Amino acid sequence: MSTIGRFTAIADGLVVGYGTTPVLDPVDVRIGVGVTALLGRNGGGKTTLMRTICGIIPALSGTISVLGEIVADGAAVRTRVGYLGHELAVAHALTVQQNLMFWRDISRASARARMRGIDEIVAQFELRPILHRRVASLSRGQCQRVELARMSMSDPEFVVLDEPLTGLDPLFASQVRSLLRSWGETRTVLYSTHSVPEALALADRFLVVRGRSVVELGGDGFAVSEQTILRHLQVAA
Ligand SMILES: Nc1ncnc2c1ncn2[C@@H]1O[C@H](COP(=O)(O)OP(=O)(O)OP(=O)(O)O)[C@@H](O)[C@H]1O
Repeated sequence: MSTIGRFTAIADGLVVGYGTTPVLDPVDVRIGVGVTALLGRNGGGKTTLMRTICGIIPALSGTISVLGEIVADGAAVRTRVGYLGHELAVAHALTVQQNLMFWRDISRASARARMRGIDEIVAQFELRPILHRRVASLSRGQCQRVELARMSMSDPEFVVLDEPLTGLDPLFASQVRSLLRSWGETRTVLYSTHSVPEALALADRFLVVRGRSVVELGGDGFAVSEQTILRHLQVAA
């Protein structure tokens, strides 16, 4: 895995936002292998920051590098980064199986060395009972499973997930927590959540949107408490 030093993502004076309007003050953060939780108030800028890190939306100014590549429009890192957002990347009109075949084909076309087989993914995400159903007919939690399966197929080195545990039943949520932990052993996992206890149980490090700033907590040997995170969240934008 290529990194700059021990960091897999480096934001330098990164300004995220829409049009000409910044959502946050310039962001300077370093992220490494492991699980990093991103927390913030509603509308605080988490999704905007994660989408910019992946190159889905452009930075207004400053730079973000991921896995040693400068992310501009995302092309440099597209095949190495997995993003799970609020909107479905899978096609509603296709069945689960058709979607998985489609993602396998486009990932193969991008000549990735690592690709996981559909059977393995179907078993891991317990998709057999819904394999031939159109995505449009699935529940929110079932769609989330298909999205996670789709993302896992290309075995990304850098994984960014926007509230991945929302809407999942307790059993599947527990499996996804295990998945994030195991990814975090060798990969970079950045995920957003509104659950502070869950973040404390799962993550090694924390990015907290404090007003218009993003502060880094943890990773310095000092334990991070729920109170500390809540105190940062109370700062008004
Ligand atoms: N496409 C867009 N165009 C303009 N402004 C947007 C757009 N999407 C989001 N915003 C604004 O950017 C700000 C940050 O939104 P964002 O979705 O990043 O917050 P969030 O922290 O992910 O929120 P939540 O926890 O509610 O999901 C909000 O003020 C929002 O209204």
